[in-house]
Amino acid sequence: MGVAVGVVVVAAGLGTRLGAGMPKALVTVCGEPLVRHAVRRALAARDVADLVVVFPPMHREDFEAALAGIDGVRLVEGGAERTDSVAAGLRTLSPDAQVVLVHDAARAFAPAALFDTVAAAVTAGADAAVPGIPLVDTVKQVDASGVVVATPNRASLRAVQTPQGFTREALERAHAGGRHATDDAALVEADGGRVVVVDGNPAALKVTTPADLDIIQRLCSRSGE
Ligand SMILES: Nc1ccn([C@@H]2O[C@H](COP(=O)(O)OP(=O)(O)OP(=O)(O)O)[C@@H](O)[C@H]2O)c(=O)n1
Ligand SMILES: C[C@](O)(CO)[C@H](O)COP(=O)(O)O
Repeated sequence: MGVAVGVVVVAAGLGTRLGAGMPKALVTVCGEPLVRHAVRRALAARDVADLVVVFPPMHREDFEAALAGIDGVRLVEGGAERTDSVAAGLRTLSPDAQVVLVHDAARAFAPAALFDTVAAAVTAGADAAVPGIPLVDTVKQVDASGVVVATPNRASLRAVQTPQGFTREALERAHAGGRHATDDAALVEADGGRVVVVDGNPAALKVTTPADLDIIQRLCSRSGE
C-alpha cells in the first residue's frame, strides 16, 4: 500500500446546461447513472482509502439508489458552488488520506489509470497535479464588449480536467480562505503552490451540454459496457 488516497466526487450540481430535468450525475448512460460510473472508476484506482460523494440537497435518496451496492462510499450534502461542494467533502475525509483527488461526477468516464497518474505526480513532490490536454482551437482574450485584446500562445495552454490531485495540506490551505475558483488547482496556485500538468485523457470529457452526452453515449457503447 502506498500513500493513502482520499477521493471527493463532486456531484451536487443541477445540470442546468444539460437540461435533463434532474441533477446531471443521475443521468443514465449505458445503464448506469453518471455518478455510479465515476465512483466505480475511482474505486478501481490504487490506494483509495476513503471516498465521499457530494450530492445536491433534497436528492439524498436518489443518490443512495444510484450508488446502491457499492461499499465504502459516504454521502455528504453539497453547497451553492462547486468550490463549496469540494470543501464540504474535504471536511469529512478520513484523516488517513494524505493525498486528495477531487473529481467531477460529470467526468464519469475518466479511467482509473488517470487517477493513478495524478496521485503519483503528487506523491512525487508536487503540491497539486492536474490532467491537461493541448488546445486545438486558437484562443482569444476579449474585453467586456467582446473586442479581442490578446491571442495567447496556444502552445503554452492546456484544457484541464479532473481528477485533480493535491497534498492534503495544500488543498486544506487553499480552501481555508473561503475563496472560490472554477477549479481547486487555481486556489493552490494563488497560494504559491506548485501545480504540475500530467497528460489528460479524452475519456475524461465533462458532460456539460446535450452534445457532450451524445459523445459519451457513443464512447460508452463502443467500449462494450
Ligand atoms: N454547487 C455545485 C456545482 C457543481 N458541482 C459539481 O461540479 C462538477 C462540475 O460542474 P458543472 O459541470 O458545472 O455541473 P453543474 O453545476 O451540474 O452544471 P450547470 O452549471 O450546467 O448547472 C459536476 O460534477 C457538478 O455536479 C457541485 O458538486 N456543486
Ligand atoms: C473543474 C473543471 O472540470 C476543470 O476543467 C471545471 O473548471 C469545472 O467547471 P464547471 O463550470 O463547474 O463545469
